[in-house]
Amino acid sequence: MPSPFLNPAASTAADGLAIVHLRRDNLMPVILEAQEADKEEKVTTTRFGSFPHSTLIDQPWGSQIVASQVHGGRAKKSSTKRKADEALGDGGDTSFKSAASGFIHVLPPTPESWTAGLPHRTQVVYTPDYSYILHRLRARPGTTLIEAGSGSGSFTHAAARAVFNGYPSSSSSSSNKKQRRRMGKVCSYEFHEQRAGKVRDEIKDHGLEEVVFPTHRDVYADGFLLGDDPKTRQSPKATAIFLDLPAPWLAIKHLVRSPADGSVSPLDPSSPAYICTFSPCMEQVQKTISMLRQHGWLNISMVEVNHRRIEVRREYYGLGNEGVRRAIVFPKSVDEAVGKLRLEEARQKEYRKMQKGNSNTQQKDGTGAGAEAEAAGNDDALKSEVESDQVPLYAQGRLVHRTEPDLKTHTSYLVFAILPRVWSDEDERKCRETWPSHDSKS
Ligand SMILES: C[S@@+](CC[C@H](N)C(=O)[O-])C[C@H]1O[C@@H](n2cnc3c(N)ncnc32)[C@H](O)[C@@H]1O
Repeated sequence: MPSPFLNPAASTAADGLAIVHLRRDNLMPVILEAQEADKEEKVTTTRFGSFPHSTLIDQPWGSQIVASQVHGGRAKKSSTKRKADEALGDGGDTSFKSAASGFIHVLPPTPESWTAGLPHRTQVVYTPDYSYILHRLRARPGTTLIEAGSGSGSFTHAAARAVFNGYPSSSSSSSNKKQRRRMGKVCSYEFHEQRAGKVRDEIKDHGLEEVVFPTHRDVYADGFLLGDDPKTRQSPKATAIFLDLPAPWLAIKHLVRSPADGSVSPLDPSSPAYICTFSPCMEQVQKTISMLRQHGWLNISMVEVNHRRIEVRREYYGLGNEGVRRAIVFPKSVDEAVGKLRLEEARQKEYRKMQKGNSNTQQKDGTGAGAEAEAAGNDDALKSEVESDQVPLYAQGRLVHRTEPDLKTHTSYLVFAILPRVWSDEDERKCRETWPSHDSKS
C-alpha cells in the first residue's frame, strides 16, 4: 500500500488517515471510517462541532467542512463544504457562533502535520529542528539513516520521507533488486517496550514499513546492527545517524569503523558518516563531544536552532490635528480599532473647525486666502502622498517586528560531526585506475 506520507492521494478516503485542522497550532489525526450497515456512523467531535465521517470522506485535501447537527448518534448534515472565502477568520474559531456551525479543514498527512498533531509519548523533535538536522546529515533519497530512540516517531516520519527513493517498479525482478538497494532506510531503535511496539504499529498503519525498520533495543548495550540474534546481526551500512537519547555518549562506542568487540561496523565503509545528537543541556553536549573526539569523529560543531515566527509590518501613519504625520500603533482588538477611529474623526473635526476659524479671521484681515481649502485638503493630500509612494520609505512609518509566542519547539543543542571513511592503499590504487591517462607529450 503506498504510504499517504510519501505518495498522497488527491482526496480523503475511507480507512485513510486525515489530519483535522482546528486552528493553526491545533491539529488532530483521524482515521476516517466508512459507515457500516446497521451500525452508528462514526463521528469526530471537536470544540467546533461534530463531524460525521461521511462528511469527511472523498473530500479534496484542504476542504473546509462545516459541522453537522448530531442527534442521538444521527447526523443531520449541513452543507459539507464551504469555499475558503466564506470562512470567518482563522480555522474554526467561531466562538461567537453556535458549535454546530463551526468548521474544520481536512489536511493530508505529512511529517509536518503529523508532528503537530501526533499523540505524544515523549518529548518530540519539531519541524524547525528536524528539517535542519536532516539537511546537515545529508539525508537524501537512498540514504540509510540510524535513529535512536524512536520516542513518539516524530523524527522518524520526517526521516522516512527524506530517504524515500520511490517504490520499486514491478517490471523485472533484477531491476527490482537494484531499485530496492537504492530505496533508502530508517533503522529506528527504541528500548522502551510499549513505545517500540507503538512505533512499529504506526509505521505499519502509515504504510512506511518498506522504509522504516523499527527495532526494540537498548542501543547503549547492544548497538545498531540489524537482527535479533547477536551472532547473525548485519550491518545497516548507515551514512547518517541521529541520536535523541538521554546519554548519547554511551552509544558512540558502537559507531566506529572497527568495533572493539570484533563485530561488524554499522556504518557504510564506502562513505563518510554524519552524526547529530540532540541534548537539552551543555553537560550532555560536553560528554558527547569528548566521546566523539575519542572515537575519531571530526568537524565537531554545535548548533542551537532558535526558531521564531516573526511578524513584520509597517506602523500605520495617521494624520494629527497639528497637520504633522503621527504614528498610530496598530490596534490589538476591534474595540481598540473602533475607539482609535472615533478619536481620529473627532480630532479631524476639531482641526477643520480650528482651521476654518483661522481662515475667517485671516480673510477679514485680507491675509491667508485659500487657507480653508488647504486645510480641508490637507489630510487627503498627505494621505494620497503616503499611499502613492511619493513619501520616502523612512517617512512612511517605522518597520516593527514582533516574535510570535508559543511556537512549539523543544530547544536542544545539536552536536554535529563527521567520521571519514577509511582510505586504504587498495582504494587509492582503484581510484587511480579510473583516472584518465595524460600523455605528457600532448
Ligand atoms: C526524547 S525521546 C525521542 C523522541 C523522538 N526523537 C521523536 O521525535 O519523537 C527519547 C527516546 O529514547 C529512548 N531511549 C532511552 N534510552 C535508550 C536506549 N538506551 N536505547 C534505545 N532507546 C532509548 C526513550 O525510551 C525515549 O523514547
